[in-house]
Amino acid sequence: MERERAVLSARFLVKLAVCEVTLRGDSLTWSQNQDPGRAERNSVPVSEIIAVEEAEPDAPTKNRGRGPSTAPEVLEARPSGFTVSYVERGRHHCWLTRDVTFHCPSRATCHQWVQTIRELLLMLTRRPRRLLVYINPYGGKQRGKWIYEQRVAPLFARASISTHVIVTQSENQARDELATSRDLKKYDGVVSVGGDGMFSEVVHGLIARTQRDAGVDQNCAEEKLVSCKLRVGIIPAGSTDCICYATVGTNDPVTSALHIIVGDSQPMDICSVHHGGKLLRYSMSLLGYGFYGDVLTDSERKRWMGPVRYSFSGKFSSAAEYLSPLGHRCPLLTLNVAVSPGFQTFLSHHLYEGTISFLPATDILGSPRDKTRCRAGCPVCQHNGRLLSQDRQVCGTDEDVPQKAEQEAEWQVVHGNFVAINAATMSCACPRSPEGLSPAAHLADGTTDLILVHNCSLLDFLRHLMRHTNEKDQFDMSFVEVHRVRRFRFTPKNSRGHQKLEKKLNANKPLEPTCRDDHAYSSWTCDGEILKHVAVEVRVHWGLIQLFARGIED
Ligand SMILES: Nc1ncnc2c1ncn2[C@@H]1O[C@H](COP(=O)(O)OP(=O)(O)OP(=O)(O)O)[C@@H](O)[C@H]1O
Repeated sequence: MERERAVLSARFLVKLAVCEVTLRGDSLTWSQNQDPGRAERNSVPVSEIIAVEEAEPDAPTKNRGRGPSTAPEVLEARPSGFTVSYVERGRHHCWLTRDVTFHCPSRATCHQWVQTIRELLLMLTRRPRRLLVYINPYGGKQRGKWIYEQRVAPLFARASISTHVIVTQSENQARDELATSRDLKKYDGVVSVGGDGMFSEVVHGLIARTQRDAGVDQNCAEEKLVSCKLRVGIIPAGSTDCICYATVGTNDPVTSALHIIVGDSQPMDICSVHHGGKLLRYSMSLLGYGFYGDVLTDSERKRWMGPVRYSFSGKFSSAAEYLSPLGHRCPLLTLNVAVSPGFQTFLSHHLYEGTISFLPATDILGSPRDKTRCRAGCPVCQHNGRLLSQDRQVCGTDEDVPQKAEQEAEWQVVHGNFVAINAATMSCACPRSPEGLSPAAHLADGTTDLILVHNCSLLDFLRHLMRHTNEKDQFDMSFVEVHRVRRFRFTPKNSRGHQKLEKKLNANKPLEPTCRDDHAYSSWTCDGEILKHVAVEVRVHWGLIQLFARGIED
């Protein structure tokens, strides 16, 4: 590839060393020029420059007896300067900001460099200039507002991003405002400050708004949904921040803010969940029936306890979080779970009979038992995404796409007694289960990994759960099957019994144990929310939303 031609080149003082500095269209480089053979060369892509400012002339350094004072001629030689703030990679996928100041005698030269760098930054059209920010003040440890104001807002200000900040007053405020009232045209993105629940709220609002504007009926399971144009940023400030972790590689507000500033884009698949011609919810990470649904139901009964309930009952909005204490080496944590109702759910080991039919994704790269992982610039997502977009071009209308895919792959049907049925649309990795529930799942390949855990002994199920916290293949067990699918449907065994249960669920009553006296039915958990119906129809929508993220960097 031809190297970008130098835009500017000059000598500057960096700290006390004379450096040769070159600005190209795509990079800023500087190196000490005394010994060119051994010179240390620093290079920053222009796309990772956060801001550039003219620097105040340095105040003379006072010698406090620790080393030599700065020579007066050096001070004289650097009356002007400019500071470039840029992204630096830290450990464990964390991004930091780093400043470098360039000094030179000529103020005009500094001014010219600042203007040129700013012009290059303005040419980066993927960068957001105006953001709508929703803060959940009650998420996690109730530090969302503090995290935003202290750690994120100063970075946005430095990057010249203007914001409209709303601290929510009630649940679903963000969802409802986005879906109906707010004028969204003036924004380049929406930022959710909170946990996975808050993010889900924002996404539900955006998807509903986009479909409404496009005249698409969300309640029709056969409709092809229109992708949301506005990107979504996540500033992690909840008790569970699994989506942030799975798309950035860490739960760090500064890292997430920097991904927003540089204008990263990561498409994300979303599942729609329907019942009887009505949309129930969208799922971003995990849909679970059986074990996970039961654990969540336990947790919901303890909602009054606040975040404490997570460690108490072992419920985490990503089920993968739940698994960790089981496999955790810390005896205290194991004890914690051992006495918790979450563990009681595990011990009760219910089986749920039903029929699952699914449409396997046969025409794609990748399978759930691959050793490859979805990472930044993932070739599997790119390849499968290209296939899906070609399909769309070949077909006359969007509605033809699913029909075409369905002609090529046949529906499969499995009837059985299940301990758990899970659909992981992303790996569901989290700090305590770094590989996640489905380690090889992709963020944007248009599929979800359907994991069926059949009847097995309690010990075998424990072995399966433990494998989520280590390197062993959790699917390499005779009672576990896994399929990469585009759609699936679930029907519980006895429709009369399940209608009775759904009546109770729809009455908005908490699930009482009596509802499940015979334990014939569980309930679905959709990214941490309990669904009101047991018979569901699920469909993956490829890249329905775009995040300010780039996937986990290798
Ligand atoms: N002002 C508010 N008051 C009450 N609830 C709110 C408010 N703003 C948002 N919420 C709701 O709070 C729920 C939890 O928020 P969030 O995901 O930020 O935190 P969390 O501690 O990770 O939550 P969860 O309990 O779901 O694990 C979300 O479902 C969101 O809809």
